Amino acid sequence: MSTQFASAGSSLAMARPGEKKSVALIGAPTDAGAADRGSSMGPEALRVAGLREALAARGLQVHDRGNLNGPGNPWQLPVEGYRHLTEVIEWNRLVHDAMYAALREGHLPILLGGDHCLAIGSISAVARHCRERGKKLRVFWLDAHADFNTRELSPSGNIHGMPVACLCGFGPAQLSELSGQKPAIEPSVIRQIGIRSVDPPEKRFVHEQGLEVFDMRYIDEVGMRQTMEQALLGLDEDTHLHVSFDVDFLDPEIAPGVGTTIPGGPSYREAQLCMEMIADTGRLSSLDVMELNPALDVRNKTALLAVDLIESLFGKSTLMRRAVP
Ligand SMILES: NC(=[NH2+])NCCC[C@H](N)C(=O)O
Ligand SMILES: [Mn+2]
Ligand SMILES: [Mn+2]
Repeated sequence: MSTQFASAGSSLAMARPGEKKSVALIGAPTDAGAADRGSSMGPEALRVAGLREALAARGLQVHDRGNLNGPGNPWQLPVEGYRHLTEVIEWNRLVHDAMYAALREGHLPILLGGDHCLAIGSISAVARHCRERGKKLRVFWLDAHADFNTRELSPSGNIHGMPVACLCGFGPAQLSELSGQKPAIEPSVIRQIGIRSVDPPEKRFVHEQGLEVFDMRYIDEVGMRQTMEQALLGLDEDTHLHVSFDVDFLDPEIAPGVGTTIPGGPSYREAQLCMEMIADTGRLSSLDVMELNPALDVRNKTALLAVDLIESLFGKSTLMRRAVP
């Protein structure tokens, strides 16, 4: 694949020449879908780590929309296989509406989670937007987990382990039909990267549905560069690229501030390359930053790292780049 490098910050999707690309920050402070409390503090930790300033320094116009206001976490045990289903539905409705509105207004929306169950609302909104605009969609799911459980398969009942399945039409109607179309997306639009923890029944379902998964074994064998080249294959000017970044994608040695840490994740350099290669496509059009849990972090270092990686995702590079053959 011929790799084209963008000069810093010039080629974000939808930016017209001479126009500042605008980004909308949408905070969704809930941990209702998670196993641990605390990711509800994620949006503020990202702000404290300087997300707005970092994006502004990339030449973007930043609109911080503040936080959505949804129900509290009742902290109850699963009922009929789902934990906090009512709250998760309500939060996802709010997220869907906010993401959809931001896209319609021409912003590149960044969802600040919150736990990963919220990707249901976010990605259904993105999918709806793409359908209406006749755009192709590609979803990059950067995560230690496949998040492809259903009520029947889940070991926990936690809905943050189920968003990909819900989006593909396997889940309660109020979640899987959020944007009026079931399924919201086909498995073929998804590329999962960094995966290293999949529950045994979930594993069978991943294979059955034909998800394209670049697990850690694959990254170990071919390296991050070839992995990303594979995952980016087929992207063109008509593609809306959505990145769903679960911070537990990163190795817990560098990113301890998440609830479900799994050792053996991408290193700092590998994660940087992953983000840089996405930036180089110029197709990034929406983003989720999920599962950051300040209650488990050390001096906000995971939030600072996330901001650093987001800068790379938006085109920050050490030098002006020329293509490497
Ligand atoms: N977004 C996440 N952190 N997901 C973790 C899921 C863990 C486990 N597979 C479960 O279903 O409970
Ligand atoms: Mn995860
Ligand atoms: Mn996840």
